[in-house]
Amino acid sequence: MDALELPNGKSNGHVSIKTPPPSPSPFRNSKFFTANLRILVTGGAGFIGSHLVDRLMENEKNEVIVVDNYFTGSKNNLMKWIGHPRFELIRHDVTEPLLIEVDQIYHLACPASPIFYKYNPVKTIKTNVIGTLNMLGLAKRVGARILLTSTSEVYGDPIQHPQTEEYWGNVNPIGVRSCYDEGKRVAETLMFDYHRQHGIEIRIARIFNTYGPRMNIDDGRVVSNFIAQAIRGESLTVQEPGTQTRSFCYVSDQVDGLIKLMEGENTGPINIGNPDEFTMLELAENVKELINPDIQVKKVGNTPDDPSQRKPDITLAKKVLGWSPKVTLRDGLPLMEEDFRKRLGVLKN
Ligand SMILES: O=C(O)[C@H]1O[C@H](OP(=O)(O)OP(=O)(O)OC[C@H]2O[C@@H](n3ccc(=O)[nH]c3=O)[C@H](O)[C@@H]2O)[C@H](O)[C@@H](O)[C@@H]1O
Repeated sequence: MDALELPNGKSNGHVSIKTPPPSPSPFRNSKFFTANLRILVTGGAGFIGSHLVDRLMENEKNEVIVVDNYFTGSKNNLMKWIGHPRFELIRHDVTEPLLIEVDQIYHLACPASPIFYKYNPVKTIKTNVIGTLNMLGLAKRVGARILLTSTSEVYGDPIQHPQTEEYWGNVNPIGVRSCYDEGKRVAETLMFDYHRQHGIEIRIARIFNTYGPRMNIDDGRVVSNFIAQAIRGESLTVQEPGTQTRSFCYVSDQVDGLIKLMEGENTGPINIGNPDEFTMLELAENVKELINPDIQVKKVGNTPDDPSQRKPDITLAKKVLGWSPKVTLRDGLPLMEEDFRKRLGVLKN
């Protein structure tokens, strides 16, 4: 999967537990590991994954193991940890079983940008279904707690607005996005079936659009596209109609939410996102104003099944996690601009 050439030419209150939970990992109680928590992060070389790893590594009691197949992730995102005694990096594809001893699993592995997840849809759905089964099998074997990063895409093109966790969604089961959104829906089902049947400790986050430093420059998602285009002096490509909305969460807020969810007592699913909602035309205006007021906005064709609106209701996250986002789009975009300028080698005038 690693060496794929992409079409764009870029490389690349829940049901109670009926069965008794398995006994906890022996490693939790063993003398050697008393001070340490072994944490596995699948997809840890990716955008959100690598920021999560940074935060987990700040705690000296944590040992962090990353597995990634580098389809969209990159070792560059983890350079500062390579060689650290509490850190391990394994090239591994989660569609294959993994046998290691861990206490917690953050299961992020899956391409997340529509152009990447639609490129090889069979592989995407295998990653979501077989990859999640493999990680649940591992959690069951070693008694680990597992957190799945699901997505706001489980709501499809939502009719309820904003979206609460109770909403079952409006999803096309046979469309070009289904490998991802239906894949994540099955992954959520697997999580709950393992929880009910085997007593696995689960956590499910529904991540809404997240942005920040380290996104792939040619990732294809809207914030990274607009920032790279503005820095390069190119027109901003607003896909039609431009009135579709998204709500953008800065990556540090997202990581806070994920860790609070893992550490808390609630299984989820819980929406983790920033409820400030923007049309794509408004986002383009914000980027223009910040980076280059002279650039043009160009309307281009859209892709099938693009959700027309999306905004998280975060009442549950506030209530059970004490979490809400802190970074506004106005504060987050300049941090991303700085990172993109460094990587593109284009300094601010
Ligand atoms: O974060 C989420 O909640 C989910 O949604 C995103 O999918 P999407 O919202 O379609 O992300 P983008 O590709 O960034 O598109 C957002 C909107 O911007 C528009 N867009 C995209 C790119 C572009 O150059 N111009 C543009 O106007 C799209 O038409 C769409 O309406 C992510 O890709 C998913 O991984 C994630 O699970």
